[in-house]
Amino acid sequence: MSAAAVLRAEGLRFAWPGATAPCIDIDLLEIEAGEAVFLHGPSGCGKSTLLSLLAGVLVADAGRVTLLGEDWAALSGAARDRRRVAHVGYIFQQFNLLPYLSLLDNVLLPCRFSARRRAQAQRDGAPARAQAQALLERMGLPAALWQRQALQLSVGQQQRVAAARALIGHPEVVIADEPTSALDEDRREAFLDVLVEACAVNRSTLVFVSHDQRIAARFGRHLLLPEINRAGAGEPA
Ligand SMILES: Nc1ncnc2c1ncn2[C@@H]1O[C@H](COP(=O)(O)OP(=O)(O)OP(=O)(O)O)[C@@H](O)[C@H]1O
Repeated sequence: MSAAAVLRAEGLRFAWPGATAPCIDIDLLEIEAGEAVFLHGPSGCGKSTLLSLLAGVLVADAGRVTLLGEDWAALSGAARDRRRVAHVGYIFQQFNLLPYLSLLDNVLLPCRFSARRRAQAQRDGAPARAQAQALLERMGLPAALWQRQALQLSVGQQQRVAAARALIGHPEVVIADEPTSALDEDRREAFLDVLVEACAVNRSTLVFVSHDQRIAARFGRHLLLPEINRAGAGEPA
């Protein structure tokens, strides 16, 4: 076992309720501190499901999934939620912004729910709000937008708010589920510059799902899910 594994799945099996076959069946997957992982594979092969298992949103039917050495299955649902917000920034496929909160307050949510994220967002002496503003600016979202409700944003703007929220307070793990799907080429490159660089500077582990092979070269490690997933191997693309 790797001492440095931040995320580790061993003997992991998961089937969706009612499914006749498992969706995920992985012998061993270890992801280490600071790795930037590009997770890809055909639509429906289980990429989002695997992300949810790594982040403790879903719990394995069999096997162990650990974050920083702790098994998600040992925790209650509420304890998993607390641990996730403390250690994981998650950019969901549907963003999961709170629609009536402002952009700024959406970005600050992890700091509201986690003292650890709040302390890390304040670590340079400035209030967490200053880090939220800096992240929004780096994501190309100017101050004129910060007090707008999230529901008033375009899809591409929402993606960038979700990324700023994932990065605030330097979590050990950043998980991104197709975060560039609504961005044009310039925005996509700028978005990736910020996300990949912020993770490298903070030594955050980045697990990034995308179909877009044009961006694969930015990531140090490529994982083709059907190759490691016995459940998905051989399925049609
Ligand atoms: N909530 C759910 N309930 C039941 N089955 C689900 C659920 N979510 C996903 N599945 C099934 O699990 C399989 C894997 O889905 P998943 O979303 O993980 O794939 P994916 O590789 O992320 O796909 P895509 O690239 O299209 O986003 C699919 O067959 C899907 O129908």
